[in-house]
Amino acid sequence: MTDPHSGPDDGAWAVSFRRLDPSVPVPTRAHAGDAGVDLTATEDVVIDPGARVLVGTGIAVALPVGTVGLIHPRSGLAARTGLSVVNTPGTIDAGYRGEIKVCLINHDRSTPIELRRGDRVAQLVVQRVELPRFVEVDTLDETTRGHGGYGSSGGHAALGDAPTVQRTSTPGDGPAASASEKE
Ligand SMILES: O=c1ccn([C@H]2C[C@H](O)[C@@H](COP(=O)(O)OP(=O)(O)OP(=O)(O)O)O2)c(=O)[nH]1
Repeated sequence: MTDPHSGPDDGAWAVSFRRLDPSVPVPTRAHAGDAGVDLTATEDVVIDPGARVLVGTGIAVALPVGTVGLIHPRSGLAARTGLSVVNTPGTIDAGYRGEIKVCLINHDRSTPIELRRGDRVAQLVVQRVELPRFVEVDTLDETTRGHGGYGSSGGHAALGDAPTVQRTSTPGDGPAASASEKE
C-alpha cells in the first residue's frame, strides 16, 4: 500500500557526509518523515545562564547546489532547559565542507545547562533554496503593504492600537524610526 505521507522526492537524492569524529552517530531522523536529522555534541560542556558556546558535531556534509542546511534548535530542550541556537537557523552553505558547528545559548536565567558528548543538541534541516540574480532598479513596484512592517498590521495586545510610525528615510538620514514608536 502506498504511504499516504510519501512525497514525490522520497529517497530521490542523498546528502554525502563524513564523520570527522569517527565515533559520532550517523545523522538520523528520530522518526521517518521528520524534517530534521539530529546533530550531537562532540564534547562535554556546561553553558551558564545567558552564556553561549560553539560546539562541534563531528559531521561535514556536501549539500547539492540549490539546497541549504538549516540548523534548528530542538523544541524539547528549548522548553525544558532554555537551550537554543544563537543564530537560529544557522546556515550551512552548499559549498561548505568544514565541520558543522552549533552556536548554543542558554536562555535560562538561573540554571546552567550540562551537555554531554553525544547529546543531541540541534537538528539539521535540508531545504531547496532559490539562487536568484539581484538586479538594481530605480523604483520598486507598489504594493498594498508598501513600507508597513514591524507590527503595522496589529493583532497583538502588546503593540497597542496605534499604528507604528513609518518614517521614510534616505541613506545618511541617521537611524530609522523605532519599530515601537507610536504616533
Ligand atoms: O550554525 C552554523 C552556521 C554556519 N556554519 C558554517 C557553514 C556555513 O556555510 C559557514 C558560514 O556561515 P555563515 O555564512 O552563516 O557565516 P558568516 O559569518 O557569514 O561567515 P562567512 O564569511 O564564512 O560566510 O559556517 C556552521 O557550521 N554552523
